[in-house]
Amino acid sequence: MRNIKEWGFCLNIWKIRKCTIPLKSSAARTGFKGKLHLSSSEAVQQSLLPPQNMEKSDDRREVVLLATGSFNPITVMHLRLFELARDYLHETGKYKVIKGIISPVGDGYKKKGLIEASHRLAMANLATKNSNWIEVDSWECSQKEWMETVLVLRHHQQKLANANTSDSSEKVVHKKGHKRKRENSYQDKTDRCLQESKVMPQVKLLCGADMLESLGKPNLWKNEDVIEILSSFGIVCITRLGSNASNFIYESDILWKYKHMIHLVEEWITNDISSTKIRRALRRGMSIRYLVPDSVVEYIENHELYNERSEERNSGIILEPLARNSKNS
Ligand SMILES: Nc1ncnc2c1ncn2[C@@H]1O[C@H](COP(=O)(O)OP(=O)(O)OP(=O)(O)O)[C@@H](O)[C@H]1O
Ligand SMILES: NC(=O)c1ccc[n+]([C@@H]2O[C@H](COP(=O)(O)O)[C@@H](O)[C@H]2O)c1
Ligand SMILES: [Zn+2]
Repeated sequence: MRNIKEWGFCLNIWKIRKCTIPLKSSAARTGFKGKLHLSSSEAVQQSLLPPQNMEKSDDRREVVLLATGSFNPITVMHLRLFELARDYLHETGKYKVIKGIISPVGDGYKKKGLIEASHRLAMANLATKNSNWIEVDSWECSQKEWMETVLVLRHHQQKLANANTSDSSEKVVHKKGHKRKRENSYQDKTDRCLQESKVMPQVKLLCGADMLESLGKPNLWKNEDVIEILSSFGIVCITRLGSNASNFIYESDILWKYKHMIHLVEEWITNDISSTKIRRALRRGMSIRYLVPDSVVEYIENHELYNERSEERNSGIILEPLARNSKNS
């Protein structure tokens, strides 16, 4: 049995910690905040744990990693980018990666050899089937026209914001129904504190060093887009053979200014897998096994994708961002 002094002590600790409830449930241990709902009795029980059992609040910023690209086809290296980025961000102690999103570019990008988005999407879905945190999103490639990457980042940031507000309003509706009975209940305080301490997850662009270097190509990216990507979102960039990301950051005035928004991640286990090389191997009838997931190999075989004809798709057509930006400049 606890005496009255112990009760007071625990409640004071609760106040000092700015309402961060020291939850012992598995949701709390994993840092999950989204749809957490404690019963009043559970909340009371948790608050009565002895001080030595109180866990430190998790104040790491939640991050969603968004990788855009052709994924023509997806390779194991695309999946590795996510693992490398997550390990790196977690090691800083400042971030908690809650989700990875693969967003294949739409057909309107008009890159040479780009096969239909429906196939690229299907292969990405197969490749991520075994991941419990990387998902594929079809929003970008289901748009009629190619869209700037900054718009894709904005879309996903907005989606998170909407999810956040609908979470809170669900709770308000739930609370309204019981307003009189529970207005000052322990549960209400718990809910409010959890909501207040919640900071919106941050979407960050995940890319390889070659994509970072592409930011400097004339007419490919608009300056204002690059500035918004860096200042509002940030980039996690994985080193890639043939690219020198740190030198590129040094040589670019914009990237240098925002270098604090760029996380450069070294891939020590280097390999040179690229979709171009996968397509080349397929055209030559060579094996691509272990370079892409087995399910993707099977999909490519079943649908007879990637041959000389498919490599000629969009041949002679200007890449959409180049066409768009040179028209406007
Ligand atoms: N081996 C790799 N190392 C680092 N980044 C990579 C690697 N392969 C792909 N990426 C990154 O993945 C993202 C999507 O790339 P993309 O779909 O163009 O693949 P790719 O292998 O570069 O294909 P392609 O050869 O057709 O250009 C880009 O940010 C790209 O830099
Ligand atoms: N201005 C821009 O927003 C811009 C320009 C060029 C490429 N991109 C994007 O970068 C990615 C590049 O993919 P690839 O490396 O497969 O060509 C694509 O998702 C494409 O949409 C964006
Ligand atoms: Zn590429």
